[in-house]
Amino acid sequence: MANWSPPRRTLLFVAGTRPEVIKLAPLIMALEGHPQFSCVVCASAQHRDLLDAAFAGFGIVPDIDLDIMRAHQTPLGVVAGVLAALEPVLAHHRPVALIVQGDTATAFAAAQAGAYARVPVVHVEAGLRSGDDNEPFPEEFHRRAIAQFAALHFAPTPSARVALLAEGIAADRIHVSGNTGIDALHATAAALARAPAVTALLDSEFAMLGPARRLLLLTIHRRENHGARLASVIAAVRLLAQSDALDIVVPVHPHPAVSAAVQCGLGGVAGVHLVPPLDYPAFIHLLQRAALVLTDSGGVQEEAPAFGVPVLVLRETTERPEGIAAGVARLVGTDTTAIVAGVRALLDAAAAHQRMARASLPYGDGHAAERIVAVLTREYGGKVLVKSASGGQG
Ligand SMILES: CC(=O)N[C@H]1[C@@H](OP(=O)(O)OP(=O)(O)OC[C@H]2O[C@@H](n3ccc(=O)[nH]c3=O)[C@H](O)[C@@H]2O)O[C@H](CO)[C@@H](O)[C@@H]1O
Repeated sequence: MANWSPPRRTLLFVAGTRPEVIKLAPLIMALEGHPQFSCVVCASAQHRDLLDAAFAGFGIVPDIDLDIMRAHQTPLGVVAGVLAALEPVLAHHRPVALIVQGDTATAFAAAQAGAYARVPVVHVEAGLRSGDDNEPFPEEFHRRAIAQFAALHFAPTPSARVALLAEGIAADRIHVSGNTGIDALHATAAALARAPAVTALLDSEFAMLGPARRLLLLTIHRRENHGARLASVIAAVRLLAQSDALDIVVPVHPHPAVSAAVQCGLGGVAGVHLVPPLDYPAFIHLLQRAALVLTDSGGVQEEAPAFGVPVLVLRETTERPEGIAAGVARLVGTDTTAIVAGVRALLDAAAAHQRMARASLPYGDGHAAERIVAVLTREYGGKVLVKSASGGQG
């Protein structure tokens, strides 16, 4: 009996998109070799290519692939696909908890599937609220719904905790952990700092960027910005590109509504560099070099302040008010004139730029995963059997 140890309990992770992988990877890696848990990682493949690249970047090979992505898919199609495909997975693995992250259709459907199977649902990045169901749609609705299914809520910030309390979630079910995305950011930035050969290679891939020109990094993909708003942002970029002092890099999101409009409106414009979606370390490297970021991404709003890079948010509202309160991010919306004025106000006035370019960590300190592991161990780890002096189990 001396060498007997209880079977490890299964934690089932479900992820469908690039940002879910980036934000779950620190947790999956922190659980590696855990004495009480074994992790089963399930890819829904809501976004096939971006998901595969993100998993590969962290060296994670999913145990299960639901492969649900279809041409012209809708959020409802994704939800239906994940719901149907997860039922046998849950029955087979009988996890002690199902872990989802954020607000995607995959997270929403997986949380619902877990609730039906009576498996406790753990929500990482809980409590983010814009307060507007249309911005972002359907993510805001997913966030609120997942909170109803979840047994345990990891809020990245105190204000996310307050939002959950206001919706009636019991205080003892909420833990403020910090955002695991900041864990991934720290680990990646540290790895880049230790690998000058890698950063030199990345710099050679961006050799078109002039050392004397300032770098403006733009990402845009939100569903509610498709169409007229995207056209308005593109018009602003064309105006900004007239400055010789600026390089504008745009990793183009593969969604057809984005890539077609961006290629058509910005392809061949001098000073604008359209590139495919970047590997996470390459994106982080570029972010560190940027003078300014224009984005409608959630994750990028969290990451840029860590490097003291000011962020102009291409939205009317955000579920991430902490950066704005800290003075390192500003809502600029999608109006052409407002974007151009916002960028020029920062790039043409050193003092204004400096005021926003203070490195700050409003979203986490890089230790979120270890806090989450501690709570998961307490909640779902079961009894720890301690060896007695005689070699038996106490
Ligand atoms: C506005 C909104 O509702 N956003 C949600 C969306 O993510 P979000 O809006 O963050 O999704 P993005 O696709 O912008 O992904 C951002 C992440 O991708 C990285 N990156 C970006 C560009 C690139 O070329 N290469 C690259 O690696 C960034 O460093 C960042 O870590 O789903 C996330 C996961 O549930 C949620 O946390 C967000 O709340």
